[in-house]
Amino acid sequence: MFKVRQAKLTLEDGTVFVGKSFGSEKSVAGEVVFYTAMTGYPESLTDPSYTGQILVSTYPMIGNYGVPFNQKENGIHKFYESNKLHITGLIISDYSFEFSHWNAEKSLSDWLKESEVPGLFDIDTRALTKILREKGSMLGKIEFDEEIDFYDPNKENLVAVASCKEREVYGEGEHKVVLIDCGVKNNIIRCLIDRNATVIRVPWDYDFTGEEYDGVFISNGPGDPAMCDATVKYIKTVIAEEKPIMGICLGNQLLARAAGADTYKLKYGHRSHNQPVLLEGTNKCYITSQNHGFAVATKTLPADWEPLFTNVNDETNEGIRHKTKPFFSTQFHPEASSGPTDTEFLFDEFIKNIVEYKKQV
Ligand SMILES: NC(=O)CC[C@H](N)C(=O)O
Repeated sequence: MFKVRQAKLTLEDGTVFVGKSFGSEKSVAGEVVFYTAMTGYPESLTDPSYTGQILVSTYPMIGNYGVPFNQKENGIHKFYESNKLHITGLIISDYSFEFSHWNAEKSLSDWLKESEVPGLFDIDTRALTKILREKGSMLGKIEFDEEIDFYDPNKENLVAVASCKEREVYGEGEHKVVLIDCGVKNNIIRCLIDRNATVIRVPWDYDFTGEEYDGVFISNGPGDPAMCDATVKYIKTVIAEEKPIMGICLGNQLLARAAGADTYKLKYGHRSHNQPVLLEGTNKCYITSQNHGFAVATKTLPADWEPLFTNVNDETNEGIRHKTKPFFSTQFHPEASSGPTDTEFLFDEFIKNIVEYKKQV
């Protein structure tokens, strides 16, 4: 058992919650968002899209299955979605001091401490989530002894922080895919390698137009999509060349912006494993894994683009496609990790588009 120290979470509206520390004893500020997934904290905490965010878990007990081994396969971490924790802080109700799992290497508490990420437990996450649902995601800070200022991560280019710094290649498949890394989750790379792709991972603002490639994949990533004009510029080039494109989450937002549509901030976003999305023109509903705070304004899509999926709960955009060209993207995460894998077939659609494209050139 460790010595339990108190710390407070203060929201921008003045609300204060006092909790007990189980992570690093460091004061931090960021955007407070809630997620309702019941499992998958190692994946969520290492998802680069959470950069700058203090995460509130609505599922009450966290930590009971520890943290997996830090092993690599095909040059990427096998059980993590990137090579480090990206969240700014973690807020939970119950911390499980004991953990047990076949691949658990250490406790969540140790992982947070060594990663210098604070975590508070014994917080009424139900009351906190109600505030965030009512008023929307807001700025917040976790403070130990010293007082710190609020900080708005969405005013910064977080993609520049989360993206890789150098070009890197994974796999040896026959389809050459340029992966624009805006803060990519490893399972996107795994899903592409599993489908006979060579993945050429490049930084968010990298000029890849001189590369030999068959298609472009635009990854997920943190922050406001309006910060990524450098990426949008290169996506426009791929659109002009008519090479296959697939995007996920931030990738959906950036493809939409490259097409000429707008994006906007949602009140509290979608962060969960059970978001229902309807495939346009069908009665098919898929349950999806999501983590986003911004969305594409469907009505601003130009005439040659159309919505591909729509959220059944709030009718927001969940994907777009070009009416005649091989470009599509989803707001949800078909690669899951964590969450339901029901829409992984969309990676097959992307590869099919590449095969078709290669037949024509
Ligand atoms: N997972 C993501 O790619 C998130 C996209 C974007 N940062 C948003 O919050 O909407």
